[in-house]
Amino acid sequence: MSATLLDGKGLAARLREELRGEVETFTSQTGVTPHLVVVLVGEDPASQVYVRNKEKACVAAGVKSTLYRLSSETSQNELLDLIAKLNTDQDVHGILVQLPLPKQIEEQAVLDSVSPLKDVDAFHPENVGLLVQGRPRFLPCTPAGCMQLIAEVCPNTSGMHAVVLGRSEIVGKPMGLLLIQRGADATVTTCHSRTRNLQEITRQADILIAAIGKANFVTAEMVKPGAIVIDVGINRVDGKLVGDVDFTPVSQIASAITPVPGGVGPMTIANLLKNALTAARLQTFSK
Ligand SMILES: NC(=O)C1=CN([C@@H]2O[C@H](COP(=O)(O)OP(=O)(O)OC[C@H]3O[C@@H](n4cnc5c(N)ncnc54)[C@H](OP(=O)(O)O)[C@@H]3O)[C@@H](O)[C@H]2O)C=CC1
Ligand SMILES: Nc1nc(=O)c2c([nH]1)NC[C@@H]1CN(c3ccc(C(=O)N[C@@H](CCC(=O)O)C(=O)O)cc3)C=[N+]21
Ligand SMILES: [Mg+2]
Repeated sequence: MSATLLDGKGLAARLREELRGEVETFTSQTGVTPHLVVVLVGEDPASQVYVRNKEKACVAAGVKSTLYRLSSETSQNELLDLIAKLNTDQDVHGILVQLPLPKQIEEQAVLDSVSPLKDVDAFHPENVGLLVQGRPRFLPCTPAGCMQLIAEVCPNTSGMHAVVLGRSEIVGKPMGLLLIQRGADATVTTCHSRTRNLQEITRQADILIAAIGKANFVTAEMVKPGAIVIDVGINRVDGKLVGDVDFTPVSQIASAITPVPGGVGPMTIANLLKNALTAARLQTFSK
């Protein structure tokens, strides 16, 4: 078997185009241009890529974007002060603090400090809570992108067994939540570094989502024939970008698979823009 390639780059471009129209309508009706602020502390290379792609996408969609580039020496209080200022700035609708943060900064304290109405990553406990309860304010960007990619080949996931590799707050956990939502109705198994007999579990997956951060971790033996394989991983090997899935052999077994690059990454950005518009709407229509 040879898998269908799930073209995230193409799908994301269509979503961004759709969004461009929505932003245009919103701006012409309200006079408000959605404004996303990204805060990058230090020089994490993966974040650099993300920030670059995001800026281009914002401009094309009619979303204003501002980047605050802070030195890796920035203190937690300096960062909290900046966020406090952005929280009350009427001209700013969305705030994204790039992760990871340098060691001297406590990530949770910073994420908790972002106004929940401006929290385009959906990291704030209030937004996580709303998602857990099935009434999300913002959809988590990367997991939402994975759902959209799955829908391309599998519009009905009811009763399917989805196995998520990884339990991070940014990908693994919210991914499981979206998959078990009413409407998606998958049966979810979440795996992590302490999971026993991993291969036995992954081989049961109708949908396998890899979000581990280890190049080529998912091998063909771990995949059930015909499975849908979503590769969230972004790893650099010899200067080249690769996912968590050993792409060539797995693509011979899966029914559908996302490439890296060109799969989940562009979808994350499209959903971020969507959340920036949602944030602008929330702040414009609640005043
Ligand atoms: N394409 C995109 O848009 C995005 C891509 N990414 C990429 O996705 C990957 C994952 O990111 P993120 O979730 O932030 O990573 P984290 O490092 O926060 O989480 C990795 C998860 O994988 C688990 N894990 C590690 N080793 C194993 C193993 N041998 N077997 C089973 N589980 C294991 C960890 O388990 P434990 O909890 O026990 O430590 C952890 O839950 C990275 O490559 C990242 O760059 C991230 C965000 C967006
Ligand atoms: N607060 C926060 N929110 C995030 O969503 C977040 C973060 N921090 N920290 C870093 C990770 C990683 N991430 C990526 C998103 C898109 C691409 C992306 O656009 N990838 C493209 C292009 C890659 C390239 O050209 O090099 C692709 O896969 O095709 C990559 C990585 C978001 N993250
Ligand atoms: Mg830290």
